[in-house]
Amino acid sequence: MLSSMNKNVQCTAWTGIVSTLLSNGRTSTSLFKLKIGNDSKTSNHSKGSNETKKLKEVDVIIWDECSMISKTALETADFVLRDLPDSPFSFGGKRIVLGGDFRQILPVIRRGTKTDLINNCIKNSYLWNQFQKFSLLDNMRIINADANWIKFLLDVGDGVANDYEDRVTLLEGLPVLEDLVDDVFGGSNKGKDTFVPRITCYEDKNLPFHLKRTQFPVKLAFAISINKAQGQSFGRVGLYLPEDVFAHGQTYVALSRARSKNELFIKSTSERLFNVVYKEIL
Ligand SMILES: Nc1ncnc2c1ncn2[C@@H]1O[C@H](COP(=O)(O)OP(=O)(O)OP(=O)(O)O)[C@@H](O)[C@H]1O
Repeated sequence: MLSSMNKNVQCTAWTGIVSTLLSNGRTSTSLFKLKIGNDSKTSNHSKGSNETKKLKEVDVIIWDECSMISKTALETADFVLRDLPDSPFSFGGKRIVLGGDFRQILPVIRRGTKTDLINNCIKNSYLWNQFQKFSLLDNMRIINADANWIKFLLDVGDGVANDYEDRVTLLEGLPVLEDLVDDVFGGSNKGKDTFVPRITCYEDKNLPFHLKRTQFPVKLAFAISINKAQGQSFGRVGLYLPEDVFAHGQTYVALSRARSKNELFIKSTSERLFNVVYKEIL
C-alpha cells in the first residue's frame, strides 16, 4: 500500500533470519551500521557513503520484532537518521513503524540481570512515548481457530498461566514425547550404532495391484534455537527441552510457532514447563 503511494519503504529486523522473511529486508545492524559488541551504542555510518544516501531517501522504515531491539540500538538509529539531514526531528522526520510483541524474546545481554534487560527494553527509551500504539487482537497463525489454545498461549505469554513455581501445566491432549528421541538416537543407545527399523507403507489403493513400499521412518528436519524461531511459523514443531528455558518469552515463542496445537510435539523433562515472564515490560 505504501509503495503504491510512492513511498520509499525499507523493512528491517534485528535478526538475520527475520530480515530474510521480510520483503527487501535488511538486518538493523547493517541498515544503521550499528557497531556490535558495545550494546550497539554507536554507528559506523558515514555521511558521504552511497548507503547513507539511499537511507536518506527512505520515507518509512518498518522495524519488525521490536521486542528484540535494545533501547540503545533504537536511540542510535534515531541519532543516525537525525544526522542524515541534520534534522531536529526524531528519526530525521522519517516514519518508523515498529511491529512486535513484548511477550516475546528481549534483546540478548550477556550475563544481563533482569534489571539490565528491563532497563534496556525500548519501552524505557525517551523515544517510546512518541510512538502511537495499535493492538492486533486476532491470532491469524492458528489455522483451526482453537479458542482454548489461543487463550492458553496468551496466558503463557502474559504469565498468568504460571503456578507458584513459575511453571505452566500443558493443556490436556498435547502430545508429550516420552521416549522417542531417546529410544532412537539417545538414551540406552547413546554412543552405540543404532538400527532404525524399516516400516512398510501401503499406498495407491486404486491401482490394480497391491503396492507395498518399505521405508525408513526418517525425514529431514532442522533444529534451531527458540530465539532463532522467533518470527517464523512452522507446519510441524518438535520442542526439545532437556533443560528449562532461561529467558523472558522463550516458552511463549516456542509454543506459539506451530499453526495448530496438533502439530506441536514436546519432549521435556516435565509436563510443567518453566516460563519466564517479566510482567514489568508487558
Ligand atoms: N491476514 C491474514 N490472513 C490469513 N492468515 C494470516 C494473516 N496474517 C497472518 N496470517 C498467518 O499467520 C502467520 C503468522 O503471521 P505473522 O508472521 O505476520 O505474525 P507475527 O505477528 O509476525 O507473528 P510472530 O511475531 O509471533 O512471529 C502467517 O504465516 C500466516 O500464515
